[in-house]
Amino acid sequence: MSSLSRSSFLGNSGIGETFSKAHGRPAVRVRVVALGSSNSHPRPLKETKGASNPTTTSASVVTEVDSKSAVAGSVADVYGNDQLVEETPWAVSVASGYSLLRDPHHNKGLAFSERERDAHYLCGLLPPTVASQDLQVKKIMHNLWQYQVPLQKYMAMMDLQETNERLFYKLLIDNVEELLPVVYTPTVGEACQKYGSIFRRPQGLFISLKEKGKILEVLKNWPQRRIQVIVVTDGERILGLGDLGCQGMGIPVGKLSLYTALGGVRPSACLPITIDVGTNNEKLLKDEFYIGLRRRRATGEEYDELLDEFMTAVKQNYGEKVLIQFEDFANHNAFELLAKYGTTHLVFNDDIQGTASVVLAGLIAALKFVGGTLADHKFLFLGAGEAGTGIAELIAREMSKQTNVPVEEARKNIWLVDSKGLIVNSRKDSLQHFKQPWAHEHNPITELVDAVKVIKPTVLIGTSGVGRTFTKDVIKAMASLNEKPIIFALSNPTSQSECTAEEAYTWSQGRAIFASGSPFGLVEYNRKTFVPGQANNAYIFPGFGLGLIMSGAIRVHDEMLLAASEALASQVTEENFNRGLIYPPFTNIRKISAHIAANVAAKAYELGLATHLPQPRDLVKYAESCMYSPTYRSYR
Ligand SMILES: O=C([O-])CC(=O)C(=O)O
Ligand SMILES: [Mg+2]
Repeated sequence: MSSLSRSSFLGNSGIGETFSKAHGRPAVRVRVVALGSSNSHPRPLKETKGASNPTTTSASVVTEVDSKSAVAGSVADVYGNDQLVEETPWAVSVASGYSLLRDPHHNKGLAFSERERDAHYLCGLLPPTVASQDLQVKKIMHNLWQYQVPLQKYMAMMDLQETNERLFYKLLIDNVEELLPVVYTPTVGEACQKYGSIFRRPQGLFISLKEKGKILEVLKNWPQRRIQVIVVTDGERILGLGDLGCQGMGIPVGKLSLYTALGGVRPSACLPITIDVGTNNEKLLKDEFYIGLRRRRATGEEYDELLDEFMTAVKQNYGEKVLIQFEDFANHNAFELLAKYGTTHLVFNDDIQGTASVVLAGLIAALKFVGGTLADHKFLFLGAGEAGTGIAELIAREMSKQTNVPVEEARKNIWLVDSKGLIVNSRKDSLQHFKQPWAHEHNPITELVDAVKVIKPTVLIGTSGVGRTFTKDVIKAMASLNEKPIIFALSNPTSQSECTAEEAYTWSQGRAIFASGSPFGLVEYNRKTFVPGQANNAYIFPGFGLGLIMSGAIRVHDEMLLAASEALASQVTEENFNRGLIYPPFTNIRKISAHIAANVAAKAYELGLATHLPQPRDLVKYAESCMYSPTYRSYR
């Protein structure tokens, strides 16, 4: 067997078709690339058959191996496989032997079979036992339970992602309810706060002001070429924790793990990016372990130019159909970036649009318990930033769609309170533009509790980023006005939640319909068990992104957000409702994501924004067929 053929992994699904078998061994398609070429002008790749190179680490061969490239359905380019040319300036090689065990994309640890160990120079490098992937999952769960501190679990999970990617995803998918709070909110918040200290290996691209003028080259340094989703932050508003600068990287990394685990987008198509323009966090600037630029944030032209170069480079490098998800930007930049690039790029702001979509879905479901239509309800928000105004606008649009009243009219049922009090007409001139549509005629009110008493909302939504602001008085006021007050405390992580689940149920005598952004456990009150909902955009963005990718959408449209909400709400079963749930459990999230993806894709086709033609007949089945599976592949 040629050594190179030993170093290629031919899966048992799809990709085997790309290769032919010769003499009982795989003939490997190999691309030869010249090393040492400059970043900006990689020499062209040449295709050859067979080749030789022993255990490759920095060898000059590129083996064309990709996961699950053949998917059912008639639509081409699901995974961007029609982008043929690899353009990384350096060679990618698939290793065998010692290097194989250190390659997170292909390592299987003890799960390598005897045959694989023999064929891939692994004999002696592993202890004799061969373990199944299921046993590996069981063992790691067992290990994770030994850790008392959530951050230790987080670090163990990150280590696993860095050593055995498929096992990481199998673990996460099989134990999603238990592990979501570890890789995602609330623990990811703490991880970002301490990122400098726990940092071991970079997990995404860092683009700082130092890279100005060469962002395209930086993108080319990333090993994967066929990127489908980028989650990007500038770290200025990490969850409700504020400016964490470069340490915000934990967020894109966490979000993209969910893209794969919850939405089935393959990991190699996901690219986490942090844009470092400095930080105004004095504590970090003084922290000797801080990993970012030690300067105050760039603003104005300097900021805009860097972002513009970034957006242009992304499109140039990855094409029109790469999804760019903006995450945890501060309000002033978030709205502007979305407006500026919404017409030229496939962009989605998770905090404005994803959160809106998940909350609308929860409200649609909650109305089953409370009765009435959206238009019969009155909404009061604490917090008028990205999430608050984003949710408010989507509710107004859905209301307008349902009742045929103009959206301006629908907005009148929705009131917002910010740090200065109720948003009213007399404040209009001093309001940021995204708050202005919510300025209604009313006397000024400064305190939330007074606003509740006067406005008399049926739904109270917290998006302030400030913890414990739904006080006992506020919840009691809601409960005295409504038989079943709807109370959503959406700020993340748990420390910033406007109230706890227990407070919401206790102070409303068990009458609240409650959901929060970060997870809370079951609450016992008056011998009854309450299951708080988790109104987190994690329900939406993975399926939403998959829907965009599988339809080849080139722009995001608000109608797609409504389509995602409706799909999510429709996944709440009668059985869920009987248990008091307004969101389906995360256990079924892949099925839910497939439905969301299908509805979003259907909307993209309907709006003429889809480019993958013809439209598959059964979009749900098609979405499922596109999903990445973390099961190990057999290596011949
Ligand atoms: O990350 C989360 O849990 C939800 C979110 O987008 C945020 O709070 O910014
Ligand atoms: Mg966010």
